[in-house]
Amino acid sequence: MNILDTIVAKKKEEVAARKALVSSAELEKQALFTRPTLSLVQSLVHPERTGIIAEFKRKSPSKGIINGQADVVDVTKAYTQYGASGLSVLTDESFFGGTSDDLLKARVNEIPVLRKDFIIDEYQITEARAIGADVILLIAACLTPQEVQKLAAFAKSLQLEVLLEIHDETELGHICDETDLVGVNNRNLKTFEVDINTSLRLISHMPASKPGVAESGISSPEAIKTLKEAGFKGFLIGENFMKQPLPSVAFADFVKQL
Ligand SMILES: O=P(O)(O)OC[C@@H](O)[C@@H](O)c1c[nH]c2ccccc12
Repeated sequence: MNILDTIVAKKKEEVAARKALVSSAELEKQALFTRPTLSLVQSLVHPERTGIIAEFKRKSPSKGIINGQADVVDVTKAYTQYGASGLSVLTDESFFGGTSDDLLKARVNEIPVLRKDFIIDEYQITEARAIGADVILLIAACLTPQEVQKLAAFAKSLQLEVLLEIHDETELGHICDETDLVGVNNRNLKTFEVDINTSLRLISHMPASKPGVAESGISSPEAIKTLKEAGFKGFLIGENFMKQPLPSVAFADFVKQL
């Protein structure tokens, strides 16, 4: 089994358990459920922002612990202050050490927040809305094109934007009208190797009408320049900042060099 299959199998169990505890109807009653959402599509091209979607990630299957002590509010406030276009917050606990509470805390910031998780069920989208997310991630590698369309349509009905993640040519067929942004994951999920050429290779096949987001393995301002020239509007960066004792300072320094 590859890592994604392992994660999805666990996710199914976790979602079933949470559903038994809290119904969708109860989630819909939570205060944040009806707040107006923010648009990542618009924020990516805001002239005073950098296009960076800065990610809060404590650990990962490929790296183990990345940062065991960073505070989600301190870090995301700094990301926002220094020009991030959006925030990505891991809410998967078992493999990435994230929680829904992390996302709820990141909500103090007035830029779009992406729920970074492995979404396989509408219930998780209702949860995303209830904890204050603006955008959800759908991963082509763990969904059929029909599932993507159905989940994305459901997200749109809750005023959430949808970032569809692909990682090779075979997944281009998962892109549909209901998806707002197309992300290319530069990380090979079998080997964990990262190569930004994956993004550079795929962009010419992606619809120009949907902002492209290059994801993973971005560690230099030069890489952003290259990706921007190729047409990418968004740059999803986690580890490069989170691996530093002070992700906030690392982010501020990085932005100065853009
Ligand atoms: O830490 P990096 O290499 O900058 O990568 C960030 C982000 O792209 C990565 O965390 C990611 C991309 N797609 C995912 C899907 C699930 C969990 C995590 C991810």
